[in-house]
Amino acid sequence: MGAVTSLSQHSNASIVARDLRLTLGNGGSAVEILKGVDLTVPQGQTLALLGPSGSGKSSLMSVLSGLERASSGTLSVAGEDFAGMDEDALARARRGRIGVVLQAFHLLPTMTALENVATPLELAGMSSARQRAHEELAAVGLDHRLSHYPAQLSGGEQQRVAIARALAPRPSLVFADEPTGNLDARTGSAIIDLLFARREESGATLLIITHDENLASHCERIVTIADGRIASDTLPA
Ligand SMILES: Nc1ncnc2c1ncn2[C@@H]1O[C@H](COP(=O)(O)OP(=O)(O)OP(=O)(O)O)[C@@H](O)[C@H]1O
Repeated sequence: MGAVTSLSQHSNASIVARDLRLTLGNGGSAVEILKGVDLTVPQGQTLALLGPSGSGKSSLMSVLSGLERASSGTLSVAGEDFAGMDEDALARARRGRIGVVLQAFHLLPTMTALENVATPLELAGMSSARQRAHEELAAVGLDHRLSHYPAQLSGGEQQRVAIARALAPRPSLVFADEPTGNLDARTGSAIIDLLFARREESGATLLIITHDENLASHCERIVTIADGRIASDTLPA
């Protein structure tokens, strides 16, 4: 059976990965980071990715979100054959389908909150980008901070802007890499509630990397990575 046939059998799957491998570096300095990952994620599932430091969680997220190309294996994301694409095609396929929230917010310091959310929408050709950005910022409780620059916002507010930016194109998949890692416990907990509430409204698949068991317990499924492989995969009651 060919890879395309087997991928198409999971028509409601958001992610279908088979024997994914990632090797970085060349020759003697090559390091195998992902060592054969098989993972199927249904559309709309919330999944926590746990595992020790250096086990490959961020690398797996980079491959699944199309930021990095796998060295081998098959990968279908939101119905697109990511493994067969070059980097330009991957960038196009990601646009509008995939939202990413990172630990270090990555807002552009010279743009206001509104511009940080609106600019990617404008670049994608949306005519009502500023209106959509305003709505998304209102949905994360920041309609009174539209013209503030990142440096004028608290860490929790900056992460709210980053969540608004990730969700504004209405992606079918959202990836979050330690989204509360730079926040104090109380702010982090508010951000998690917000992220899950916004995901609930959108029905997007959510894959979240965390060291926080409490955060993981918000998810329907918990996958543990160890040494570049899936070590456990559970659906807690
Ligand atoms: N560009 C690179 N070249 C070589 N090795 C790399 C590269 N990037 C990451 N690695 C290695 O790959 C392994 C997995 O890294 P990764 O960041 O995916 O782990 P992680 O589980 O997300 O860790 P953490 O929880 O500390 O963020 C690590 O051993 C890391 O040193």
